[in-house]
Amino acid sequence: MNMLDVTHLSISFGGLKAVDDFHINVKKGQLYGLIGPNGAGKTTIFNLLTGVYKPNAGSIVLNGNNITGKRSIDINKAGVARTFQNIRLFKDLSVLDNVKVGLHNNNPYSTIEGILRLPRYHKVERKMDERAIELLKVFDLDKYCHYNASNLPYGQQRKLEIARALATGPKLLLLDEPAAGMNPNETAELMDTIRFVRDNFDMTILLIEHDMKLVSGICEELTVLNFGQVLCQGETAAVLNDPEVIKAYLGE
Ligand SMILES: Nc1ncnc2c1ncn2[C@@H]1O[C@H](COP(=O)(O)OP(=O)(O)OP(=O)(O)O)[C@@H](O)[C@H]1O
Repeated sequence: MNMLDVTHLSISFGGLKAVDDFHINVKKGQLYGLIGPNGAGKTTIFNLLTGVYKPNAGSIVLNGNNITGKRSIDINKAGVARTFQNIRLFKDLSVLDNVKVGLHNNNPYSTIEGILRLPRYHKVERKMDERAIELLKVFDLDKYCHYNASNLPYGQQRKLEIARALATGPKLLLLDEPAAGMNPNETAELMDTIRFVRDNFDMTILLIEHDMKLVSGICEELTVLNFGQVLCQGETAAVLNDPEVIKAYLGE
């Protein structure tokens, strides 16, 4: 079974068909890239997959469950987590608490238990601290756990966003331009981290990226989007050598 099956997905804003009859099949455990020129509709597809927008047409099936048109919170509970092109951390919270916000998505204790600080609250909070530190270690961020998130360098904020997304326990992780603003060393490190997450968290990853080194280095399959439509789909090397893709995107 595939982790993600999307068919005939469309949305218009006024007269603009931002996404037009989009389709994709992402296998379980795959590292899949969504690429294309600026304004092609890539982030809009992430917004459709995560319930930020409701499609005008089409269906989105996650691991066999139809999640089309559901609310973001329910889609997250069904197993989809994402990061954003413009980092969206809780900047005034600590690095540790940013990850714990993700862990809280699983309703670890009732509101009453939280307000009254009942014994279960303390036990669960301790367990969440341990889990959050474990996740931060994956990204080499545990040593900064008490820093304010806004005080981390840009590249580390991006990693923290991935850690927070993982904390919600997803099956499918959507990364929107994870290497944006990173230098070549940080990007190379990020590639290793993304592979590590896929291999060790049993994760399926769909990512949007303009950095072709990252795309060709870690993505097994690609979909190229142009003016909201699928221009080309298939194995990475074949797609990157496709004359239409070179003309519409890579030759820019
Ligand atoms: N809420 C909205 N209202 C109106 N137009 C929108 C909205 N969201 C996106 N669009 C338009 O849809 C088109 C696709 O935008 P989108 O951000 O998905 O492109 P993109 O491929 O992610 O681009 P980039 O690589 O620059 O991030 C653009 O023309 C954009 O202006």
